[in-house]
Amino acid sequence: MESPFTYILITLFFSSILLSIIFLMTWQTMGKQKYALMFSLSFLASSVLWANSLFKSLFLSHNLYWMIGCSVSMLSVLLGTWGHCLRTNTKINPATLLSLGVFGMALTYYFTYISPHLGLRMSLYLYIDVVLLMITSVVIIQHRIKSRPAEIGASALHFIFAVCLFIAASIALAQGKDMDVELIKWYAIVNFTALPAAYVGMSVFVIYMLASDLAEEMKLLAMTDLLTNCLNRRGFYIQAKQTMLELQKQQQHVCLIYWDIDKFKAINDQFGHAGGDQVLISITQLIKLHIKKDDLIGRMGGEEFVILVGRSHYQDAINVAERLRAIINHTPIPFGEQKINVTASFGVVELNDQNIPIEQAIDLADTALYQAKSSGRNKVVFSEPQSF
Ligand SMILES: Nc1nc2c(ncn2[C@@H]2O[C@H](COP(=O)(O)OP(=O)(O)OP(=O)(O)O)[C@@H](O)[C@H]2O)c(=O)[nH]1
Repeated sequence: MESPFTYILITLFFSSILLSIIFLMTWQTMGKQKYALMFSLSFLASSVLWANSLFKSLFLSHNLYWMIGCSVSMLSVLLGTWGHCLRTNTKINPATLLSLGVFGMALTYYFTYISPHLGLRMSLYLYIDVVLLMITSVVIIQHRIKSRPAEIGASALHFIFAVCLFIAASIALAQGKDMDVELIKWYAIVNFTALPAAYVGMSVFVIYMLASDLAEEMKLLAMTDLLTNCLNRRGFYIQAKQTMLELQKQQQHVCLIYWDIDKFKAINDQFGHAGGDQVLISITQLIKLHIKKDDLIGRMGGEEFVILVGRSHYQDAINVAERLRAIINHTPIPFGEQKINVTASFGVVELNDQNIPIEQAIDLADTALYQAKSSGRNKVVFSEPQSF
């Protein structure tokens, strides 16, 4: 009958192999994102770690077994940290991570071969793993202002895993130079109870986090117009409701601008559909350069667009449309060797103190736009207050 620890090691070995395969498949399905590959390699390194412990008795030299175990343990944590930095675009020099690993190995080598000290040999590399796991926990939670539940869980589990490792390392260190049977017993208990649970929990949360990344990407895709990269009609309605409330709460002056490229059919007829598409792309890029990052721009269909702006001063808010009209009027769009002159008409509704839903605001701005069109185009028309 094998020891229960052997069965735990076998379970951990197969779990790590499975996790490595899952992340490899994720890497394939998520457009070969480098971080998913890092996670796959990290779990592969873990499986080598568990296999190393399983076949411990086959090693002629215990020190060699120990050095291999420490290297793959640190490699696994290093790859995980690196992966999380890549996912969150956290600037970290891979050389810094690598030197931490080399430093840990050098210390372990020193206290294994040169000046044997059991406590230091067993604990120092684990303390470095703890530092790396803590860094990862912070990297995950700092990624965005409002973390998603999966990120909070993944960050918390990295922290818990780090705490478990810290406890194991401290028990190991407390032994001092030579083995203490009582402490080794406690070390094994932490190693084979709390650590596997935290390890599996951490892995599951990382999978959940990547699944939520994918769901978020799909949601964004369903709300985006692929030609111009603006929000589509559905996306604009969803986002605008939220943004309008936030801007009004901040006592900003909010304007809704409905605009439409003039005689777009004629542009298509003269320059072809590709020329028309180029105008749509270039005009929206131009507009984005001249509005604030937090202003919302959506494509309502064809050559019709809508912008929600919030400004601290009333005059600034209502000036936005006139400024954009003039910019479009004075910026010919390059198309191959040619230049396409474009104008646009604008309808504006000022939303302050008017508790009207976004759908109604769009209708009002559309009516003002219609007036701009019928009174000669290349104009801005404001919706009359009495129309509310
Ligand atoms: N190139 C291109 N054309 C599009 C796209 N979507 C709609 N259109 C064309 O846009 C044109 C819109 O024409 P109209 O609604 O008559 O408007 P207009 O010619 O701009 O005239 P006014 O709005 O009255 O100034 C149609 O010919 C559509 O085929 C698109 O994604 N790409």
